[in-house]
Amino acid sequence: MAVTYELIKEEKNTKARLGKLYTPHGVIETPIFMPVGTKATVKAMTPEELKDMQAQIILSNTYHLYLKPGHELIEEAGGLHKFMNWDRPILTDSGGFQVFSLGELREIKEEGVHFRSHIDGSKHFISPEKSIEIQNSLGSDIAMAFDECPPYPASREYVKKSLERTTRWAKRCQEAHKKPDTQAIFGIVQGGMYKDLREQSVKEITELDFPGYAVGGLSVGEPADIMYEVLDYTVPLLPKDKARYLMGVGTPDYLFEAVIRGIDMADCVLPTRIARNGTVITSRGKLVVKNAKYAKDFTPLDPECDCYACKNYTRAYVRHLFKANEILASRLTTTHNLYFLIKLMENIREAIKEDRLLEYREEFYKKYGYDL
Ligand SMILES: CNc1nc2c(CCNCC3CCCCC3)c3nc(N)[nH]c(=O)c3cc2[nH]1
Ligand SMILES: [Zn+2]
Repeated sequence: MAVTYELIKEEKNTKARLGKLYTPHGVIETPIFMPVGTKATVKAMTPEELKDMQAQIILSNTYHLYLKPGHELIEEAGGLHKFMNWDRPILTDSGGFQVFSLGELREIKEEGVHFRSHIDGSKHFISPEKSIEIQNSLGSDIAMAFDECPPYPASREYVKKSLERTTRWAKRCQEAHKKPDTQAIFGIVQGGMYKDLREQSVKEITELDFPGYAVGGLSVGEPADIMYEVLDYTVPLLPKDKARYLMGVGTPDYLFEAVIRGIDMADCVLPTRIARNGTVITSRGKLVVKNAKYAKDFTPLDPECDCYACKNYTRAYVRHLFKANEILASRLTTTHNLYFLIKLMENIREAIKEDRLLEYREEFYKKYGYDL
């Protein structure tokens, strides 16, 4: 088995758990937040800087890398780890979600998906087999099954038809898998916001016996309480001895609420994306450092943070860099935002160890400004 999950401890008062995910490129302690590196780079960060901030695993993307530079080139380079000089675990998404959200999609057929590239409008076709072939070439440790993430809202019949096709696609992904000993495929559960359809998707996908499972189809614009409700009844149906990955989630509140409901892994482009437009996540809420009010603020981005950016620079300086359109601006805010979330997950793992996750959440929310 390329990837195995070890359940270490269940938290006493919630469904949170501590675990270890063993992969060909190293062991990952869960719960974990995974920085996103869409085009074979976590934007503005070097692999050394990511290691310094204790990043354990990063994400990359089938859709983007297939279009540019092409998965064949990356395979010739010796695979994605070698190409981007990252020797720790990599998880690649299967491209379905990005085709639906980025490409000028427009034909979803049983065979696969016809779309136009968002780069140059050229015509392309991705099938479950093609997605697995690309991920095999990239050589990621965890490859996601090719799925359809239904839009939100979507009718029951659309979601039912879609989840049943996603199940057939998941089977085809397993059949197309060439490297079962060095790369694991994680299945993706769909079913929209419908309890019975989520149950059906869990049943069909877990019957295929994957080494790990993702809860897909969420964080697609639905209200937070709907997402939490779907997690409440979906996560407990997943096998306890396998990792659970909630796709596309990554603000502090979502991370807390997902972990409390039994999620082990999460990814989100937001922390790095908002960093590039000057918004940082601090222990007292979000802060837009470009605002004029920080022009003469000679304190750190977050006084309670010990990341490289907070230890060496002030809000006034980072604001100046943004106003001067300096590259260092994004590097410092990205460093801080990633460090903040990675540290948050470390604190959450500590809290699970000591059975005080709910108290930690309370403490965090009070300072951050969330109302519980
Ligand atoms: C933001 N919300 C959200 N994201 C979802 C994603 C994408 C998760 N992030 C992957 C990274 C994106 C940037 C490039 C690197 C990979 C989803 N992916 C899949 N396959 N299926 C979902 O239902 C699915 C559902 C998602 N919901
Ligand atoms: Zn910091």
